[in-house]
Amino acid sequence: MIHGRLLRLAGAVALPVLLCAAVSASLSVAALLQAYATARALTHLFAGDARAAAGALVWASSFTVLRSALVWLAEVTRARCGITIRVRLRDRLVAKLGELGPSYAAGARAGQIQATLVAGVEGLDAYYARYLPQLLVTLVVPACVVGWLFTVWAPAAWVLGCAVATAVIVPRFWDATLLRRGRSRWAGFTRLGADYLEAVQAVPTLRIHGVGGHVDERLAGRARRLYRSTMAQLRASLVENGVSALAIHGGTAATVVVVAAAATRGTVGPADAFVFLVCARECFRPVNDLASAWHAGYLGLTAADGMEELLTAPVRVRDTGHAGAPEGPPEVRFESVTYAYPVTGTDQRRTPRKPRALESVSLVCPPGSLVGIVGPSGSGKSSLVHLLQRHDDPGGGRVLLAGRPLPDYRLDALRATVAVVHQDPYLFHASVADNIRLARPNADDEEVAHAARLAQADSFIRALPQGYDTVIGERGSSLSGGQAQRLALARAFLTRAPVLVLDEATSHLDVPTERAVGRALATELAGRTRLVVAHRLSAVRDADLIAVVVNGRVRETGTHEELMRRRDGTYRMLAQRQGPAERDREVPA
Ligand SMILES: Nc1ncnc2c1ncn2[C@@H]1O[C@H](COP(=O)(O)OP(=O)(O)OP(=O)(O)O)[C@@H](O)[C@H]1O
Repeated sequence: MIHGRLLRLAGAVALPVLLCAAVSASLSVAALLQAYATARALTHLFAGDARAAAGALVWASSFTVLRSALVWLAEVTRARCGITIRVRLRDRLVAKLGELGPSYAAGARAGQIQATLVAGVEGLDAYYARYLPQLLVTLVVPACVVGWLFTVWAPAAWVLGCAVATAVIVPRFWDATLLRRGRSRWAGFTRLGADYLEAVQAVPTLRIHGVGGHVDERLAGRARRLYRSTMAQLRASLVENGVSALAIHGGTAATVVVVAAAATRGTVGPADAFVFLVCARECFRPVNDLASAWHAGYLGLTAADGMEELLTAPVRVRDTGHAGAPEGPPEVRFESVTYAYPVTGTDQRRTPRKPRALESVSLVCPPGSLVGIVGPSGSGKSSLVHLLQRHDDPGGGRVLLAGRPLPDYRLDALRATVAVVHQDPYLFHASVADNIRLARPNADDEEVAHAARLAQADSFIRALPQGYDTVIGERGSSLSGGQAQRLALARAFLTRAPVLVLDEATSHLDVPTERAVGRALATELAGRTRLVVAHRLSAVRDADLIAVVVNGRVRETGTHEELMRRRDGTYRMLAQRQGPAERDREVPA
């Protein structure tokens, strides 16, 4: 019921939790005062004192009104605190995801992360806004009331105290079972969510291979398993509910019997008997409310594992640097860089040794130069970009920007310095203009259009139904691969980042368009340090320096002409292989 990690996390939402607890406690106190005033009214009536009874009834009515107002206040406070709690928790989780970077997201399933962020946080809202405040009230209010009742008549107070303790403690024996089943249900729920998300994203692939039916069956199987684990959890929950209700009603009945018997024998007076009878009910009210808050809140408890995993995942790159963005186009330097991707999860058992993506790579890109990086697939080209963006730090050697090692820079300064366009850029469900403006939201229309012209995107954008205002769908679903790449290029060109990196960013373009982008890169964007990673040598032919990467090492460097002159060079071999293919791709202007 009290999860250590969730309690620590409650530090982030301590004030809303305490506010909810304060309102719930006031509600309990108002209920007790109302009960006490009612007991006094009954006592006076029993004694035949109508005036005093009327006075007590006025008090009871006032407390009833106060209680109704507090019920309303408690609901509003819980709803408001719930929103604050959800926002703070989500901010914290999203900030952590940002710190973890793409390496973590690549190793995890998007659907599971989404379930943790959406359903898990929704569940925790009830845990923090209802359950924890109610737990505080349950620990304090009945104890105080029973303590006071000891001063009225100890034997009945003993019975009531034992009954309340039983109602709080006995259902706890089911907590472990409930939590175990809840966790297994949550794991099934997140797996199913991840499977559905994957299936929706993979519809075209599933259709092509005609395996939609097979995936349907797998999803149906998972849904059946989730149904079974939900029912198992429900059964445990009903047993716990039953035990809790039995203890509450049995305790109330036992107190009534003891007090009634004592009143009949004349051991207690009618005034004390009434006090006991109405207070017994109010003692059990917080326990009853705790039981319902527990059922609302423990969904979040079962989601705590996913959050814990996310929040405790080690951050590979810490933002400890102090340097701001460098002035002017900087030099980019890789000094004896060695790098292996972290091996995660099940892969860890299968691959205890980390294979190296880069092995002692040294490469200097002078300030304002255009450097091409080519090589076979899987040779390590994108890994250089990965390290330049500081998604991770190299195992050996250093990456330097303007003569400073990357860890010296603040991460925001580094991100503002290096703009990267990947092969499959992410485009948002927004207008073309908003997608281009992503990194410079205050750029004016002419700047956006200029960036689009440099990226050879302006003419196709103007041909769209609403031109720059056309909404392009999630992941640019209404665009071709080449059009999406050109929008992403325009987005990067629009930034003022002094380092531009194109990682296979023109691979979907035909050769004339790729050349036009190359010309813009060589002329209009010449004031920046530019790195172009490509398979096709045509994309880097005009570079000031070309580095050929093979098996994680820089095999040769030089200009196109110098490299072509090397008889047995890798570059020349790649050029010979690609030559006819590249000519075939060319489209007459
Ligand atoms: N996220 C990752 N986790 C683990 N290994 C990775 C990851 N990304 C790349 N690798 C591995 O690192 C090596 C170099 O990959 P990299 O992407 O740098 O090659 P590349 O030259 O850019 O390939 P391509 O031209 O096909 O894009 C490959 O063996 C690849 O399997």
